[in-house]
Amino acid sequence: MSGNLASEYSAWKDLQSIYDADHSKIVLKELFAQDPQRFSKFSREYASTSGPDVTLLLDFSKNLITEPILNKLLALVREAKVEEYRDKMFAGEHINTSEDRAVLHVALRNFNDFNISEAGVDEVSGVLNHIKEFSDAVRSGEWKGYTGKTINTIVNIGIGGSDLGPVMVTEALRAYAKRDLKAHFVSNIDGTHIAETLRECDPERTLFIIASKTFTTQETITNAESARSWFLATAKDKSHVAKHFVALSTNTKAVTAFGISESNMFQFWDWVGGRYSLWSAIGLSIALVIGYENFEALLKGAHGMDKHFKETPLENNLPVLLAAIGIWYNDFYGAQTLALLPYDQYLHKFADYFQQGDMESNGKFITKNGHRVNYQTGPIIWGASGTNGQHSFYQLVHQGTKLIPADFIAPATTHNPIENSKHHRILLSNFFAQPEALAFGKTEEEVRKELGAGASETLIKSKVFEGNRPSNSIMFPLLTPATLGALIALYEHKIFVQGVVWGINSFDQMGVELGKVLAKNILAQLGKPEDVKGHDSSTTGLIHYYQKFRKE
Ligand SMILES: O=P(O)(O)OC[C@H]1O[C@@H](O)[C@@H](O)[C@@H](O)[C@@H]1O
Repeated sequence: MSGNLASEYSAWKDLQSIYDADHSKIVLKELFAQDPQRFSKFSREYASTSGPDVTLLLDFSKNLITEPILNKLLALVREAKVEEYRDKMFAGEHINTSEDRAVLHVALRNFNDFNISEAGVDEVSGVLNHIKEFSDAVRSGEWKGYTGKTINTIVNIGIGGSDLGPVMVTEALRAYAKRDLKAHFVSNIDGTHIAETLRECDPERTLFIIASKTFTTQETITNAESARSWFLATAKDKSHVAKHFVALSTNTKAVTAFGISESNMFQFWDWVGGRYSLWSAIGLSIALVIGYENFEALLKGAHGMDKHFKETPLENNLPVLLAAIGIWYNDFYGAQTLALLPYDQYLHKFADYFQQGDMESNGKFITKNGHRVNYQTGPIIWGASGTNGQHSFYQLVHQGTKLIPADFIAPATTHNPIENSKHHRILLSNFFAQPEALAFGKTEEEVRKELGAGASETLIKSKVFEGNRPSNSIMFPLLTPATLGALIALYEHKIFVQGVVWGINSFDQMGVELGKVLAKNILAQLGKPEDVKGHDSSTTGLIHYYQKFRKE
């Protein structure tokens, strides 16, 4: 069962032997030269079989793999019983064992296709209707503020999973946005975040969306209370809160205690993990910005990928392939990170989003059975949109001493074909060129030839690109809501597959708790130097330094 140490699987041991014996012989330049069919063998096209049309191309040919290696990686996936665990997830079994919960973000975008029985699943369509009615009313101007004016600004107050998804998606689908409805996202407890945001808001025309699964998160509740005070400073009467504050939560009691009525609450369930919640009521701000129909298309696009993940044999299963290749680098090559590099300005928050998605899911050293792993688990996720990254950190990716696997992502066409798509052609030429340069580099002979006789040896050496640096390339026709849904679900399921292979619980987040508890304790000691107790000298020294400047 999952929870076993991955290193005990026979496929893992075989992969280690293959790596030890062969990895220095795996040279992309040679692999491509030997096999003209390499691209067709190591790429797959996904086409949705339900919902809106979505197609995606995954080219994984520029990876340090051969057919026997890929087969062995897939054997590992099989040996770890990923298919069994996938089916358990879709069936609503409580695979989040530490919290005894089902993991059913797939139920949020199911539209009665798969049969899933778990308390709350039959309420999903009701909440979607609520989102539809409410977002339609706000967008059409039917919903009025307390002075009878329409809403022109929304402020989503949430953090982590209650922020990053809506931020990323509303940015990604800005081409579909209602331009006269401004959207702000406040997450940080730093008062600067809410203060700067409120400066741009009119209390008569602003709707606050308090997004918190637990409705106990310190940052969110503090920001929400400050927003309410700011609002009441103008509106005066508490009954006006109902027109300007709604809540997205699983915690009805805390929501009503805050002063938001149940009718202004959008419900979700404990089987929706925070970092998998943009498909739930947490997506209300998305529906408000791009309209309910587009939000539904996002969900349906994700459902298409769910179906693909559930029904496609491993060798053609995109999330499985991405996961398997990631394991090869993470666990055998010792790569520490994965760069997500979308060549699409709209996707500029994509890496930020999957920083939580991947690192909070798979940043664990204890297996589900309580063993400490003796191998690497989740990679560090980072990245930026192309071509900006090229002018900052790509130097290290090309010529640094680290192996940095990267996923390049790009749409074939743009929503902004200005100058006859000249910009887009230049963007894509970079998207094609970078993986090529990483894979094939430039040899000393090539540099020598290029520089001509008399060039200094040092200059020649500095211009050599070793190449053999791996990447995946993902392309799709256009970044539509449905395509984005499929793309996000692709990565979600990739994370799932890796978590099962590593034997960890991808769906709890115990590691974020300690800091929260310590901060609460310290908050109570900030008043006077003599109250600062029980810390190491560094922490005590830092707090004492702060207390010298404390004004209030
Ligand atoms: O949505 P709430 O409950 O406010 O949580 C917000 C975030 O809190 C963090 O500490 C983590 O637990 C995240 O997974 C979560 O997304």
